[in-house]
Amino acid sequence: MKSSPPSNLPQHLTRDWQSLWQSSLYMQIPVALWRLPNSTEKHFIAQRTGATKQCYPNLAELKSGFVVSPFHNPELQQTYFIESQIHLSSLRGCLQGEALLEAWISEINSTDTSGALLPQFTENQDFSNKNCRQKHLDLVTKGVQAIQAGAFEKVVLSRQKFIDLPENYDVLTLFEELSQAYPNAFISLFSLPSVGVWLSATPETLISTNENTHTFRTVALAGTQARHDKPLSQTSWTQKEIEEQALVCRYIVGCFKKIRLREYTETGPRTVPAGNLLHLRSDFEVDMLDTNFPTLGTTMLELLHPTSAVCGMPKIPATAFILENEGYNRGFYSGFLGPVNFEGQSEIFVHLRCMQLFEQKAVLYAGGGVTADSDPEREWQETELKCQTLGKVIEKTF
Ligand SMILES: C=C(O[C@H]1C=CC=C(C(=O)O)[C@@H]1O)C(=O)O
Repeated sequence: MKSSPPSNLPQHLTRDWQSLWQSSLYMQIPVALWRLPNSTEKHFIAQRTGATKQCYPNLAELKSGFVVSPFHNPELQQTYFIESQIHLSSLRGCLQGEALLEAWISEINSTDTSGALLPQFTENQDFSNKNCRQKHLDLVTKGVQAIQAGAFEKVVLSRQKFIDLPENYDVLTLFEELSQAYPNAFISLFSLPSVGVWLSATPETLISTNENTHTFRTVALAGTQARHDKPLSQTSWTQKEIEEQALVCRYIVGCFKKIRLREYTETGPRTVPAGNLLHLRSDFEVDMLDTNFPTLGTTMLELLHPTSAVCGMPKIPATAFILENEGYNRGFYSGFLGPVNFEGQSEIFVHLRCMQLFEQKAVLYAGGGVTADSDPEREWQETELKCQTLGKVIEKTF
């Protein structure tokens, strides 16, 4: 990706972001790139000094940076924080850390980073999609049986999909292509040394807070179908999908109740596009000043994650079922991530439609909400459709 020349920097700092990205892999520097929904501005931050922290994401205390959480993160203590020591904007140039940036660039000029490598794939030696379908059908069947036996009402069950990529494929080109293909998604790429490199185009806000307007927002997203050409208002949803999404709303309202927050607005559900898919979405908004709840962002982050859109209802038995039965580690899929404390705003998203990147390979992740009426074959098809959000862009790019 080529950034626009920063207006306030000398020419030698206007080189494209490619060399910074390449060097961050080579020099093990934590970095994050993102583009917010419906925005054209891209951001690049790097933490040039100090170890990456794992900490409780208290928005009132954190500096500007990027949080990344795995799915399984009891009490949120395992959340990674990439501190913004250097901040570049594709539209506004270097917003922070000019001296650090200059020093980094002179280091790049004197280092050969051409051998910079993405992590090697080692976790699963045979890297194959063999038996994937059958395994997912069995998993969903087991989930439906557990629901029918009364263990829980809903569980979100997921899988991985392995994809081969060309040698030395360009990660930033993929980031750019995703940004163009999905204007209303949150596009992000992060690299945490010895943890991994992940790229995603997620449609789901987890929490959004704005200190300037005192607003807190969250959404309930669920129900999936392939996108059609008709007007969105002509979309029909099955009873199963309507109930699935209503459960996510109920979960959010339950979180508000736990903290005795009654003044919120709820709009929807309405049909929203998400790349090649359509979902049902309800929007919730709270005025943090009127409700005298300045720390609502952190409180709700802790209460909401993992929401019923990625875990299930009730949360505890659904989590236990996922951890016992999915048969793989979700890692950062269905965790949360996003920029915090930039110009008074924090925008944290549920990490969906994501993939982990390796040398010549990617691992895609997708899941779906399972209820008493779920049909295993349809659930499998739904995960295939969800993988297509990234899959289509990969095919087009390489
Ligand atoms: C769990 C995923 O999607 C969630 C968000 C929207 C719709 C969903 C569904 O229809 O099941 C899921 O709850 C995923 O994309 O992997």
